[in-house]
Amino acid sequence: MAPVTSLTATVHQHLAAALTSALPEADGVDPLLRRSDRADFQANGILALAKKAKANPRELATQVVAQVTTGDVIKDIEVSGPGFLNITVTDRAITDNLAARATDPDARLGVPTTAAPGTTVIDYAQPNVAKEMHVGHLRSAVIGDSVVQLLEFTGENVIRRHHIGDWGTQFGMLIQYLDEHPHELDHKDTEVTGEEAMSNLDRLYKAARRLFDSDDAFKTRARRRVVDLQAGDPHTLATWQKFVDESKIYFFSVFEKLDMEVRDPDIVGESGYNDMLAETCRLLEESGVAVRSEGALCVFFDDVKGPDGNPVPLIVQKSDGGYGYAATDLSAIRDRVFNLKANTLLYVVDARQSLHFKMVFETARRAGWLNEDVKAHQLAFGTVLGKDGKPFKTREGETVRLVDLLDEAIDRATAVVREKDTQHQLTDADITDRGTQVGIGAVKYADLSTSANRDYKFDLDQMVSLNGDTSVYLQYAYARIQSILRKAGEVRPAPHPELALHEAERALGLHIDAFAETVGEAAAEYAPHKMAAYLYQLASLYTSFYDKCPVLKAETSAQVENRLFLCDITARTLQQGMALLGIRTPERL
Ligand SMILES: NC(=[NH2+])NCCC[C@H](N)C(=O)O
Repeated sequence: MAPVTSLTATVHQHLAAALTSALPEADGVDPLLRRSDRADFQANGILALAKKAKANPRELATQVVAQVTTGDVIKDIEVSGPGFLNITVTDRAITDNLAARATDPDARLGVPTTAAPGTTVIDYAQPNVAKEMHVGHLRSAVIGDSVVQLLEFTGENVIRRHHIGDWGTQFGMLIQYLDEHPHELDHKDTEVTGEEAMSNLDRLYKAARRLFDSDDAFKTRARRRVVDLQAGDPHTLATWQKFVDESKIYFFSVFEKLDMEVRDPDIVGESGYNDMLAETCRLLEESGVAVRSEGALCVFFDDVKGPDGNPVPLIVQKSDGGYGYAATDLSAIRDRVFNLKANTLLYVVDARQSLHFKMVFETARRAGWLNEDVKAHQLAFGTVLGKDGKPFKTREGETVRLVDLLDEAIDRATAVVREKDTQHQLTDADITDRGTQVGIGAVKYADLSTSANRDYKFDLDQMVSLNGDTSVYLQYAYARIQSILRKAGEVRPAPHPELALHEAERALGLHIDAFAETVGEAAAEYAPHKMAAYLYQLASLYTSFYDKCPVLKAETSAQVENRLFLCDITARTLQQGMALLGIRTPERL
């Protein structure tokens, strides 16, 4: 089906045409149409245009108004102030527009897909092997997952890459230890849970570290193991693989708890680029992008200097021949650009790595791997803070384990659901189920509703609050609508474009009309918080509609059907919007 033309777009077209008739040289000029409190829309573009054409703005505005035909869509247009236009659309146009969205056979609510989709490789949810996941990993996963949903919904071809930390010197120690204690990761017949997997890894890591620090002979053997690993010795690789597999059990359990799809083939860790590292270095050195400096292969930047004023290079290869994080990322760029044919490389990574990415991207541009047609962008996110506004730590000063946090969120949310169930209609299983959806939703929403680059406070009390800008509030709005629709029984929602609308119905309808544009904006700007803000407003407008307009007790049966229809399309828009944030909307709460 053709996408539904939004009312904003229709009014925009009318105005642009009127502008061109009134002032032919204005062809293609933006009338700057905005939603407005005074009327449905306001156009602010006449002022600047009049100034340019040396015309009187009010006169020009009056001429434009004369060119607009009112009727089916535009009910009223008038000049206000020095030359603004206030535009009101007809009630019929609002209902017709919603009806078209509701009947979209692709169930996309009339949201268009891009005509010329590109390929975006998105690098997100990238924890490290044999290490605990922390809140920083949560942000990358949650923001990344929402951006994936948003981009895919607009029709972009999205390739996911989980660039896990599975390579590097510490693995020498781990592998050597496991090799000398071969049964420490053996599993009996039972399936291993994520928690067991993590505690196995943790125990092993600590034991290996103890031996490494106390036994020089072990230290030497461990160091040799790194070389074997990077050289691809099969036996070493096999032991290493055990660590990766054990870690994946743990990662998958966390992602599952987060209600997030992560597929095994999309996990391409640092090790996945090992075969490319030497070639990457050769290309950079031969093209002169990188130079040898004290044995290391380095890239220099005019604007990157240390506190002493000396340049700080990006080190692609260390003087001992080892490759680090930068060489891997540069190789990954080559893979994503030349093999995966990406047009956009997106990295959802902590802002503390911004300098790294700045240098890596600039190096890739100098090498010609990135250019006007292939762009890279770091979607940098801020730090998660505790209630006290300081970086989130346990009372003992340790980084907080992600799993503990999620469990606590689920516990609190479950308590809220239980408390709300005053009539005791829910079984214990129901309560746990919903508590989980509410708790995980709360954590995701708190993260997504602030713009990614800002730090945010992890405040569980606020997150599961029923009032205010929280996912629970949105989930309740959705569940309440479902309960009304159930109560309506045989009476089905149906649009009645002939009906006059209440002010609150119009406001709600016009906001639903803006859904498609919000999706487009949030996707183009990688800004899930814009979707969150939209949904919060949607729920608020719904609440005021519901307060002012009786639904099941409306005066006529046509009005009952039309209001049920408004309820239904609101619910579907909420549900779709929440899905784009990766958050569930239970049918009952
Ligand atoms: N391509 C990348 N460097 N992605 C980010 C990886 C994040 C890294 N594993 C960390 O935990 O900090």
